[in-house]
Amino acid sequence: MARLLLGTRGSALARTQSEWVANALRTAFPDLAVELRIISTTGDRVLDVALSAVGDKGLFVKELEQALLAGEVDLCVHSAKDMPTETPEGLMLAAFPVREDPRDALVLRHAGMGSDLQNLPQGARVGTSSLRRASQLRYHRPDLQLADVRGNVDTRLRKLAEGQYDALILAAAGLRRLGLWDGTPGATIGEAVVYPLDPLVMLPAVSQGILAIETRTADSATRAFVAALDDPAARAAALAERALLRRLEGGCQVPVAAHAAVTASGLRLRGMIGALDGSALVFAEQTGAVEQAEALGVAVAEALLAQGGDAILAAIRSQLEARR
Ligand SMILES: NCc1[nH]cc(CCC(=O)O)c1CC(=O)O
Repeated sequence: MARLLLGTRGSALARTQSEWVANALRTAFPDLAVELRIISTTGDRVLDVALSAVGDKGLFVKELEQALLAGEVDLCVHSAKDMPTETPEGLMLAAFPVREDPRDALVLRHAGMGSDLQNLPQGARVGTSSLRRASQLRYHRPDLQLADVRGNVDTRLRKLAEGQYDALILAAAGLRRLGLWDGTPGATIGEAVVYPLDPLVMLPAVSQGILAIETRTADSATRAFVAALDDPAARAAALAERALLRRLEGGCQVPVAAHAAVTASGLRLRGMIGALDGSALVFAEQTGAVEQAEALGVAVAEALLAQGGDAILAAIRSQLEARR
């Protein structure tokens, strides 16, 4: 009987996502044994430092990839949004299962504080450490006070309940996978109240809500198992959004957002580049063939650069350079 070792981070969300993949594999292949191996990552050990200060998206990923390359595990399950746009030699993102809710959610400390970005109380204190969320928040609501928040979803919700913030922006996917939210606008988590944000107002992170299953490129046996979980729409979205980010990034963390979806006319990709202070925001949208997802990502990235995104990114890079 074949047995697969699945490497995962130890957070509740990572374990929930990995259990979901393990169970989907067991259902597809009743004779297959799948065991989880918890691997602690640098990202988990430096939870007190703002991620934008640490500056490396690969923090949650590197140790998992080392275990995979060393043959200690056969596959790793990641939030695709945490994955760098380049995959190390010898490894591949072999499957993208069906996407969970891609939106961001506004989580209010208690009821009676509005239901959207537009009607939040003046000057409300909003917790987020994401440059992408901060840029769009400042663009739409320059009066809000933004504050860093780190830690796992449970830690963030505890800090909200303690009154350290009036509101948080969290990925709907994390809340839903953890069973904390069923997608209903205005549903509660303890005293807190959850409202989904319109993706045209708060464009999601590249690959938000998508899982990436990583394997060794040469391991055709494991690749064949995980291929059963691959979803063509999730794959096309991940490829388009990641190609957009790859064309834009050049090494440093940037306020970039993207969301692709399969529609009746093909793959529709929306992208955004925002200034850190919310003073400028460029947006582009194109529809292309599902089979040409990466070309679409590059095309939307180039449209963003041509519309002023290049100047926004140049300003951000010189600001970050000056801080070093
Ligand atoms: N930034 C960390 C992270 N990575 C993936 C998710 C949620 C799950 C997902 O987006 O797939 C989160 C939490 C959040 O942003 O609220």
